[in-house]
Amino acid sequence: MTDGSEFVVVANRLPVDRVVGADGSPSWRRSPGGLVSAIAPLMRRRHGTWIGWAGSPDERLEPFEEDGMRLVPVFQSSEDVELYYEGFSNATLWPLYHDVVAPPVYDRAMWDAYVRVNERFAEVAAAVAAEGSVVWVQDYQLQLVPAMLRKLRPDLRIGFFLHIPFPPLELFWQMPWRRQILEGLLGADLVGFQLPGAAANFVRLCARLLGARNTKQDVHWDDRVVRARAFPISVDVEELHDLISQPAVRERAEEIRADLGGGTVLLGVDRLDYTKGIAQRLQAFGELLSDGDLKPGEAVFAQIATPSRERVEQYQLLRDQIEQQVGHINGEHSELGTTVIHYLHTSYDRQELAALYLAADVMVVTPLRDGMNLVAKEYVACREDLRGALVLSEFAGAAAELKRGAFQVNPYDIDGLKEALLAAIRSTPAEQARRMRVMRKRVLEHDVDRWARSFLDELERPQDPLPEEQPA
Ligand SMILES: O=P(O)(O)OC[C@H]1O[C@H](O[C@H]2O[C@H](CO)[C@@H](O)[C@H](O)[C@H]2O)[C@H](O)[C@@H](O)[C@@H]1O
Ligand SMILES: O=c1ccn([C@@H]2O[C@H](COP(=O)(O)OP(=O)(O)O)[C@@H](O)[C@H]2O)c(=O)[nH]1
Repeated sequence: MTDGSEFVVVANRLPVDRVVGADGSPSWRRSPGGLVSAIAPLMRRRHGTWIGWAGSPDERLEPFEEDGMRLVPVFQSSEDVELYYEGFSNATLWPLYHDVVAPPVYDRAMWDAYVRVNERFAEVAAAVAAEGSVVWVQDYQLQLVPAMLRKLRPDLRIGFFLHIPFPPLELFWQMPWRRQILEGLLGADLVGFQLPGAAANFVRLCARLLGARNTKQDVHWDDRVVRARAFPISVDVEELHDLISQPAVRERAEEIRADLGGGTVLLGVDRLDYTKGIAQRLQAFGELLSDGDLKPGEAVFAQIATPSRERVEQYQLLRDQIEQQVGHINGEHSELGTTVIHYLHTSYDRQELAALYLAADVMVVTPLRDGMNLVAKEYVACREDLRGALVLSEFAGAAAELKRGAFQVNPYDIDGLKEALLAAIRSTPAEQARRMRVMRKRVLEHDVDRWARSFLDELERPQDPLPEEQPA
């Protein structure tokens, strides 16, 4: 047995990105995002190890220390990246788990690669985890790891968290390898989801597909009780507070507003993903201009579209579609010096994002389906001034917590979307403050640190005994 790490996180990606300095020398920088900032302090306290892919194919790297964390890179060949990451993870699981908003690809070579790469992650985790330690596996790319790891290391306490939605039985049933995926997840002691509905889908599927005994929140499997619970992820409120307190960020927000021409600023910040409902929000905005409800210059839309999964066909099609749509709306409605949509196909650092949140009068978040949507919560966390309005899709996980304060929309209902955009644009400071207060209370009380702690507390709670089987 190993004398390795007492706390291990296993995720597709390491929490660092490689950067090349001015002199050409490479170094590592912590990746942005709440997950990393939530887990990093825990990692340091518990002598943790993070296992993941370093981001470049065909490169074998030795374990290294960075930012107080021990990082263990997992190898991926170009073929693995193509079949496991771009293929089974992002062309099969991603669309299937997001309500089939794009058709999933079912390909046996992709599945084989998914099994192979999951095995590799499980082997690395088995080699680095100390006796009886806690291993926390993250997300849909690694659903087979819990069972593979349990087989190698039955002494471990294994948790799994799914960051994206978990589909209802009627959709999951399509999956040719449905049984293997459920059995993979059932290797965990605790399976965490963003919402209670997803946990219920999982429990129901285990009963129907595997014939597993269950209670409302537990599955009895392999002489163990596997808990299924919801833990809605959140944002690093303290980090965002520090960012918006920087004078440079505040000045930048003013500069952005001035550059955008002084009208009401609508903002979208998304990975360029077909689940995010970018086309629907732009259509609604374009129609408001065509109908004369908005005049060019009166309102301006800034859409940040972060490049994502660019070698997957659906993402290439989406980019063409959105760029054509932006060109069309701008061509129809912009005037010299007054562009109606500012479309930026790029990724920004935390400072610039915080400045954008401060500059936006209306934050537009309209996914067709989204596990949580941290952007919505980040906007709320940044608006300490109680100004600004959030237009939020009913199909974002965040809606469960923010619906009382947000202007809620069904993004498939373009008329409803237009009404919500207008209502948000025309909301008074008093209404904005009332709504923002409700949303801020929730986000501030349930930040990402609380999310990580509540998951780990539940994982480390002593195992429940299997209830006696009732005679038939
Ligand atoms: O790593 P990529 O392929 O570039 O994708 C980025 C991440 O996208 C997904 O995010 C999800 O997790 C968020 C935090 O829990 C949640 O707010 C959002 O709704 C989800 O879509 C994905 O789950 C991650 O694994 C990716 O790294
Ligand atoms: O240019 C950008 C755009 C987005 N983000 C961050 O990426 C995350 C996106 O998370 P979300 O849950 O909204 O969606 P996902 O992309 O994970 O599906 C948020 O923390 C954003 O602040 C970023 O750092 N730079």
